[in-house]
Amino acid sequence: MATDIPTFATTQLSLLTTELRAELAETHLLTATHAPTVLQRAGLALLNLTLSSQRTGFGGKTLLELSLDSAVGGGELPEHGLRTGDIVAVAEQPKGAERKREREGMEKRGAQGVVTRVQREAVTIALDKDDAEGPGGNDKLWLVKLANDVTHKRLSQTMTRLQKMQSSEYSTLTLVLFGQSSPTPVSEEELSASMEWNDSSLNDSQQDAIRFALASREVALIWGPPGTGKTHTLIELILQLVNRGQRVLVCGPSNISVDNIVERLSSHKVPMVRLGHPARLLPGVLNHSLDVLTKTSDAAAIVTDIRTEMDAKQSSIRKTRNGRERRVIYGELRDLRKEYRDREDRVVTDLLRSSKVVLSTLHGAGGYHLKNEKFDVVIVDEASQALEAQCWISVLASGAPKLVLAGDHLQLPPTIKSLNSKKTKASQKADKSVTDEVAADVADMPLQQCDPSNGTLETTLFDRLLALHGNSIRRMLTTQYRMHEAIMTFPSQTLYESKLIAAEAVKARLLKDLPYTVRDTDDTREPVVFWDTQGGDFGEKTEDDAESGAKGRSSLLAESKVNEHEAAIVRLHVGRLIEAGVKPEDIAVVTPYNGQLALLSQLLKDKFPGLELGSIDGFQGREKEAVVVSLVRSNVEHEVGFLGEKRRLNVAMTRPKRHLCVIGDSETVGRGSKFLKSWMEFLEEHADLRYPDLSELQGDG
Ligand SMILES: Nc1ncnc2c1ncn2[C@@H]1O[C@H](COP(=O)(O)OP(=O)(O)OP(=O)(O)O)[C@@H](O)[C@H]1O
Repeated sequence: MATDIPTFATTQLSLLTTELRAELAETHLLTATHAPTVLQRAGLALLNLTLSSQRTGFGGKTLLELSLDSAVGGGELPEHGLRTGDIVAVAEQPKGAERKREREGMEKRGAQGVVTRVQREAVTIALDKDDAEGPGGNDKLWLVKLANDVTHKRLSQTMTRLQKMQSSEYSTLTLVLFGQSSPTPVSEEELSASMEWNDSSLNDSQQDAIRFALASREVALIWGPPGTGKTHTLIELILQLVNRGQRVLVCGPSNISVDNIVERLSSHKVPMVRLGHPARLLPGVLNHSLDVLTKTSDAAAIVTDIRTEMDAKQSSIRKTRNGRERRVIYGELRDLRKEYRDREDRVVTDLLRSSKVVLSTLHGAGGYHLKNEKFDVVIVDEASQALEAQCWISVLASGAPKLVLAGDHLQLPPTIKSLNSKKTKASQKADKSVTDEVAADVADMPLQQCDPSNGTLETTLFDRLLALHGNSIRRMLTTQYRMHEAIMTFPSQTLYESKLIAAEAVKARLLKDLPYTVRDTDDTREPVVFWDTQGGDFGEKTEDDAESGAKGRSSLLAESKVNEHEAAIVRLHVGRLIEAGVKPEDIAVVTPYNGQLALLSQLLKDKFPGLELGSIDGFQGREKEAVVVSLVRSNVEHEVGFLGEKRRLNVAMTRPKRHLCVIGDSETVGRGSKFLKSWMEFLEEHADLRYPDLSELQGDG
């Protein structure tokens, strides 16, 4: 059914505003009402930091590297949810009685910046203001994640543009994306045309997807289930497009998703440029960065010449006492600066023009660099992780008549705060106290009742197009190169139409076959193990947040659950794998609950250095030889909370290569949903079943 474009855009605008409010409310509420330690546990803050180095980064920004204070033992940072690109405030850590007052002022007083690098032992922040001083070297510091309204502004500008567009301005692509035109059918002839592949290893489903994307006129979806080589396929598609003389804009929701493509494309000698702040790019990608190229390419020499001249003039001002002479030099400097900017603009434009492939985040595509650029195709990787409005930034900026989306709508969509936050009085209060500028911005926007038929934020463009045009616009990649066949079977049958095939090289790989010595044990020869904790001895607990009490808590903290006995099984199982010779670095433990994650970290981090622990959501896109999943939920009410989301379970169960160990209460979990029921049944029938013995667990120190 066709969608009315202005109505759709209006709905999106109001949903985005609600989302911004929820995000601001949550951050404000949390930072205002919770102790720093609680914020740290929720993954929103890091405490006890010191400044380990300070330097000037690209664009003259001050970079602060923060690591754990040696007074608290230094070493690895605790688990946290900070990611490159997050906006944070850094300030002196509040002490004792000052705490509450200090926290409330954090956003105003602390220096603000962007996280540019996250390492095990340090986080690097680029301060926002060029001349920002930042904290002193001796201070004990903490940092807190802030709401990001910069992102919001660009999203709402894009949707406003779509809302105000005259119908005569709609491109055929836009009409197809809203179901007002049908996609041009692709002929069999085009699909079977002979091709010269750059990559001879492509499997049939990958080749089909590329042929289809090349032949499609307006839109093509490449559906890539876990481990099926989505990015691999996109690289070949990009090369094929460039060979056909087409100009391509390639985007992804995160810097890492884009860098991943730049890295793989760079061995192919395609003229390409990566937009984006160099401080946020992977080091290996920098020599394709527009900012860096502007300073280092041949053309950049003419810019550098002027820079030298300007520097000379500047120092001559300092030497001159004569007012008239000074004025003359100032005048010359002004002209030089203008000339400098003009030349730099030309260098940038030339670099962009000569690039057949331009890569940026979806957000970055909305910057001024692409204002006058035209592309033939826009490709979005990890499209099911992007908000629809984000995709529109790249569609409108590219002016391209054709869109290719790659993704998997059965893994987790982007996180939407406004869906989760039940408004409490406290959060409404926090809502009102948002900074004036943002508040004014929010107040300007229409907020009305949304008709769900006009879309929700959670519905990604990928989802919506599948619903709109069905399978005729998609091709699925079906050979997966990650999981043992037994690990793949359940997700394949229940989510991927039984179409997944395990590649020869991976289908029978077990831990005992790892390329280093691993003993053959009951655990290392099993691809799927299920520790069933049913029986009522493994009850969950709701995380006791003593400091703030239950009332003012945000959904994030309120939902936190722990299951101590399950944690003990995790320790037992991980211990056995390591004892058999599996390296801790090859094992990950994931769980849906932050509370459980904190408990597991306490229990396992020191005991098994190198072991990776994380939330399921944070592990999307990753893989490990062995993955242990602690499901946590175990209660007489059979409540499963957000385990009910099958896309989250899908992510959890499709991370391992050789060994999946699930720990959960089949009685509680099995009643959570149809999907959970069939998963529990599958595990009971096909996994190596274990029933834990409490006394044994308690004995295990
Ligand atoms: N045709 C192929 N032949 C052999 N190996 C392949 C092929 N296609 C992909 N792979 C391998 O499969 C793995 C996953 O590929 P890639 O990273 O491109 O997948 P992806 O779909 O982007 O990842 P994810 O599943 O995390 O989304 C890589 O190790 C890649 O080398």
